Amino acid sequence: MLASQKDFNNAVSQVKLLKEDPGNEVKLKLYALYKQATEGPCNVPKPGMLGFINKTKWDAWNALGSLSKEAARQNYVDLVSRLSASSESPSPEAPAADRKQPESDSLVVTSEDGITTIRLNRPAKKNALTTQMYRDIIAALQAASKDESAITVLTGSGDYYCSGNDLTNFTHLPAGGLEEMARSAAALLRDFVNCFIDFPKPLVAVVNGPAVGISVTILGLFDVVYATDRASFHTPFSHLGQSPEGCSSYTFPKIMGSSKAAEMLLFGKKLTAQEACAQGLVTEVFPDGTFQKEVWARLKAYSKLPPNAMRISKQIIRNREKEKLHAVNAEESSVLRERWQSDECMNAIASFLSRKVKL
Ligand SMILES: CCCCC/C=C/C(=O)SCCNC(=O)CCNC(=O)[C@H](O)C(C)(C)COP(=O)(O)OP(=O)(O)OC[C@H]1O[C@@H](n2cnc3c(N)ncnc32)[C@H](O)[C@@H]1OP(=O)(O)O
Repeated sequence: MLASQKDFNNAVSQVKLLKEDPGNEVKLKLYALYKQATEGPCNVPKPGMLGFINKTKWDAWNALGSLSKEAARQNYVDLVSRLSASSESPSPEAPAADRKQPESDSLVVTSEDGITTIRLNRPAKKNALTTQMYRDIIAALQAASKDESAITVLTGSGDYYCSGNDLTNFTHLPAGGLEEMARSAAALLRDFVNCFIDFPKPLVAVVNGPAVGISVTILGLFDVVYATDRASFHTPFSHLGQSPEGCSSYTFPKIMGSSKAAEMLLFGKKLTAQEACAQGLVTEVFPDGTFQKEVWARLKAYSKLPPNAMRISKQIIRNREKEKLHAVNAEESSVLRERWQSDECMNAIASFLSRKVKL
């Protein structure tokens, strides 16, 4: 479900309470989304050259094209929520030693040689993502976006990269029951994926083994994906009674074409590392024996490149897609919220938990 009018009104009030000025670019974006959400697509005449400020505002509004009022309202609410969170986070440029450590040791964050590494560290459970790990990854990405490192890496400990969402997350029912669980999981999913969409520095996945579910879908939001030849890429959403997330319903068809994407996202076809590379999801595959050595040597060299140039180049490559990606993320999260309450999904999870099925 997209943000309600009430969520939107709250966000409009929240903007006035921001502790830090978000800067002109963001204010312009807020203005454009507000106009789109309240009046719909821009159909007023373009101001003349002399009204420079009005023309800039008109351009920003007009750039939203035919984005629906509902999607604009959602994007506005998401943007305000990110601004509120970052204005409450610790001071920028916090050196690595002062970085707030994750709540649990299932995530290890280190910073060295210009590279911040976020390592999934739950090898006995194939690095399945607990609710706390999603929160810790969000915090780690927010910190990495402001630290002094040039590049950020996500990788895993042990033989797996990540087995996706921890299916036991679904067994911790809150007081509000299944509906409340689905609502809060959808909100967490949206915040989690938004952090990848907005991440401002080069983001690299070092895929050290098989990858499942959300750890595969978000790869479309990374800048570079290096994989060992032992890796595989599996999105068994239909098997689980679920639907795609991580913006993969948009990025996968773009990356590999709609029929290859459908084989993965509808039928759960598992790709080898070589296949994923041939289809553009993976940048390069390395022999497992030399994977770590070769990849880290390369990343260390890249991390010495001028960081501002890399950030700006990433902005040019990614920025025009951001509004679209936020809208896709909102829609996918809302569809999943319904799916998680379906019998198909409940049966599939019960089946995994009772060990009847292995994907
Ligand atoms: C809030 C945001 C939601 C975002 C929505 C995300 C969706 C997804 O990510 S969908 C994908 C979910 N993942 C799966 O369906 C994978 C389930 N796991 C498996 O099929 C298998 O465990 C395997 C293929 C990943 C590995 O098989 P195998 O090598 O035989 O190893 P084990 O099954 O013995 O696993 C060891 C240990 O780890 C536990 N485990 C592995 N993955 C998960 C998981 N995703 N969730 C919970 N637990 C997992 C497994 O149960 C074993 O535990 P023990 O039996 O206690 O040793």
